[in-house]
Amino acid sequence: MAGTKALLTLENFINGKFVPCNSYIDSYDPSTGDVYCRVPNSGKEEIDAAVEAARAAFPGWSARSPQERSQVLHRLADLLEQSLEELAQAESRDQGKTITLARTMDIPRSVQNFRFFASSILHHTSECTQMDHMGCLHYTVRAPVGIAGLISPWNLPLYLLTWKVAPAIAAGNTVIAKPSELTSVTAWMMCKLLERAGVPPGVVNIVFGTGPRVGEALVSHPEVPLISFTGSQPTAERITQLSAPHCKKLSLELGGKNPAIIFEDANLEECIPTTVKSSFANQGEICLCTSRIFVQKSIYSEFLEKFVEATRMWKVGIPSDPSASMGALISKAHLEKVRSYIKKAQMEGAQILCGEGVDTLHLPHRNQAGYFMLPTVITDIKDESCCMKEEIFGPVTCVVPFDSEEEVIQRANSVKYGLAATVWSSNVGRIHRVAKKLQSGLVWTNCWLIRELNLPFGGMKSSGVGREGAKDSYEFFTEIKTITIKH
Ligand SMILES: NC(=O)C1=CN([C@@H]2O[C@H](COP(=O)(O)OP(=O)(O)OC[C@H]3O[C@@H](n4cnc5c(N)ncnc54)[C@H](O)[C@@H]3O)[C@@H](O)[C@H]2O)C=CC1
Ligand SMILES: N/C(=C\C=C\C(=O)O)C(=O)O
Repeated sequence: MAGTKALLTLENFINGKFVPCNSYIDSYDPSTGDVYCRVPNSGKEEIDAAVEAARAAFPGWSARSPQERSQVLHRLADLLEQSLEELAQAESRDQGKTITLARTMDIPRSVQNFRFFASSILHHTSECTQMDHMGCLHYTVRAPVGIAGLISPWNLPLYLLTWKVAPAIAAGNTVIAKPSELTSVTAWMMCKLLERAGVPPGVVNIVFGTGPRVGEALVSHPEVPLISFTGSQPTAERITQLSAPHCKKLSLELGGKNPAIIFEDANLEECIPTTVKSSFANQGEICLCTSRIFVQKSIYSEFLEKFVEATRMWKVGIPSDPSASMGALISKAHLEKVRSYIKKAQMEGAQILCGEGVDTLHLPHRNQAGYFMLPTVITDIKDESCCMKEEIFGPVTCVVPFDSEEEVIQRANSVKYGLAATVWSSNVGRIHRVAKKLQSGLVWTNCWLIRELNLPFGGMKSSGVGREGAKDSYEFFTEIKTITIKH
């Protein structure tokens, strides 16, 4: 382990200044298992200071025109883009994802989040209705809510943090963000760019630390009327409990147990590589990843053989290897949790076709203690198995056969989650029918993770409450008022 002096030490960012903390948490490099960074272990005191800064900054920031705020967001996007390589290297080291994914997805999308909301904020209109027989005109106005509390997870650190910060400040709120304690580095790097982008002190405050300590202090603060959260369902429950006495506005973007439904008329040449990607991208650590693959019986054997062959080509490597498709999982505890699901499946009599326990993973000597595992395909598994019901959030996917359209819809819907589904078929009528009946906030047909940021993003059932996207985020981050004028 490196000595304390060599460790990267982060600081909170409050009222436009970096502020040290009196206690720190160790943060690990997932590719080696070594501590390489110290993250502030903040609590109520730091939240109180951030609330004071955000409160003081609110009148000035909210009074600016959307055009002025938009320019600031554009400048921040430009600065992030200029630092793309540095941010990608940091994200890959901190999270364990491949440098290629950080370069081509995480950081470009973070830049796009600011550009997108810088533009969309200029195009909202409000409603007006006439009531001539009463001599009245009614119209609506929107205003920013105030101080927004933003809590983000470790899987897509800067990508999901900026997906919340950008719409919140574009709409005129000030924010207090709490990134995951496991992946705080790129948020801290972004703070270094805020002043140059023209973000006034107190508009964006970032307070680091654990969920139970600083996260709960943020959620419980009476002057933070709104919480936007992405993460697990148990944490969402806790946030809901803490928010209830204050009637806070909540946006909860949670997990999934996402089905891929593959009909016999699917184009397997496109379907197989995309389904490998949808199962294992970012080590399977994306809430949208596929983890239940239903394949129509007539093509089941062919699919399985080709899918396992393609999975074996999905190279696990050290995150800095540009040829790697998959890096390390986020933590030792998470790796153990993911492995425990595979063990449970084996005990239930399922077959592991490739990956964990079947194939050998070769790693350089210095990465032997890293949190790596091979992408794993499970079959001969019952729909009732925990591997088919619970979110594993790792590189594990189950493949099972089905007979009919009606049957597969019922089985796909038979879990508590309802976030994202993919449907593969060349029959347009069938695609429409199935997509409509799936209990899922998002349905991708013959593709995966093609995002249109204008349209609603979010899940049904235990996958969340509320939607994010141009109009939805604007509505969430503003309060609406109806005004009646009698003339
Ligand atoms: N987007 C998603 O769907 C995600 C799902 N997960 C799921 O959750 C599982 C556990 O991962 P975790 O990192 O523990 O997720 P988590 O839900 O505990 O963490 C997400 C964020 O919430 C914060 N948090 C935790 N407890 C809190 C509390 N009591 N009050 C306020 N904030 C709190 C964390 O510090 C982090 O910033 C994963 O294995 C995965 O299944 C995890 C991350 C993202
Ligand atoms: N919320 C998550 C992914 C979102 C992706 C997107 O907005 O494109 C997640 O994995 O938690």
